[in-house]
Amino acid sequence: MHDATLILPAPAKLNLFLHITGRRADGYHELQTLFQFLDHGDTLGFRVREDGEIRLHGEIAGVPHDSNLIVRAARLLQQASATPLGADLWLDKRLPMGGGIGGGSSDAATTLLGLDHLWQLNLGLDRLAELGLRLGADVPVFVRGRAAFAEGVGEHLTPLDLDEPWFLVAVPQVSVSTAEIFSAPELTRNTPIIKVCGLPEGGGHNDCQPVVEARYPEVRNALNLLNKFVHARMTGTGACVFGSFPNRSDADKVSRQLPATLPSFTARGCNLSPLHRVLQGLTAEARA
Ligand SMILES: C[C@@](CO)(OP(=O)(O)O)[C@H](O)COP(=O)(O)OP(=O)(O)OC[C@H]1O[C@@H](n2ccc(N)nc2=O)[C@H](O)[C@@H]1O
Ligand SMILES: Nc1ncnc2c1ncn2[C@@H]1O[C@H](COP(=O)(O)OP(=O)(O)O)[C@@H](O)[C@H]1O
Repeated sequence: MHDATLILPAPAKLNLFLHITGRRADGYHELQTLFQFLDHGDTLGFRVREDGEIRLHGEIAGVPHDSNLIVRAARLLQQASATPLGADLWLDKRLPMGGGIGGGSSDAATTLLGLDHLWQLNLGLDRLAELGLRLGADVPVFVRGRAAFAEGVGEHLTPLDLDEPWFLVAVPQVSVSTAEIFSAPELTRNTPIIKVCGLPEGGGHNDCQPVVEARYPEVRNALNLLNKFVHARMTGTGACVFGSFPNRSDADKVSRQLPATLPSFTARGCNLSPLHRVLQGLTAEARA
């Protein structure tokens, strides 16, 4: 990481609610979901290479180099822009994998934006979001960097200004496969469609939660534990569960009362992604 010339955050997200409203002919599910970012996440380092190679240093266990979404995002951007440049990349992984807090998708989005900046491509957010969608349904919201109501498979985004509470996120020690939950026969796929002006009071619900709770006792236990203190919900297809608090100390207090078997972290909800806050700073510096 110390050889990097650019260091950027890859924040987590929460799905404050997740409604499944239908299923497309290709098997993908139509969703309505509310995304907000957290000021907690992975960190990526970047350095341009003149030889065109893409090299990620420090692999994550279980994810081969060439399958890592960081490497795939870098190669996709290389192809799309026909740049002769490459990059060395470093990843400081803090986000649990398969946690429903979007770590892989956020790493991919930070890679697209970081390399667009370093390679001086100026492709623009629309094009980068379109490339991001090829890597995963959650990548576009991280590319655009605004809390949003999302529809379709997650690519139709309406940016929103939401309250920015503190969240306690508990991390059950299990990885939930998104594909497994979406293919579950018992998953309900008929929540009525809502309008962005009619967002549910009190937070809405997550259609994946009952499926995951029934299949993963670790998630069920985490919800039971957190529900003793706050209205607990699951994010994405799990495994992480969360509750919101008006301030940090209330969130920290509950975090300290959870058993050691259930790790957790506290973080502020953000309507502007921490990644975009840093990029805006770089643009302002370049103008000055
Ligand atoms: C459910 C959500 C909500 O934020 O979150 P996560 O729990 O994964 O973070 C996402 O839409 C997930 O997005 P992402 O994790 O990028 O999923 P992808 O890699 O695109 O898809 C993984 C698999 O899940 C199924 N899938 C995914 C999205 C969707 N709208 N319908 C689906 O049926 C497909 O079988 C697909 O092969
Ligand atoms: N850079 C990456 N970080 C995390 N996971 C990655 C990455 N690249 C590829 N993956 C794969 O994507 C899967 C989903 O990861 P992640 O985005 O963290 O979970 P979720 O979609 O549940 O939030 C992982 O289990 C892993 O196999």
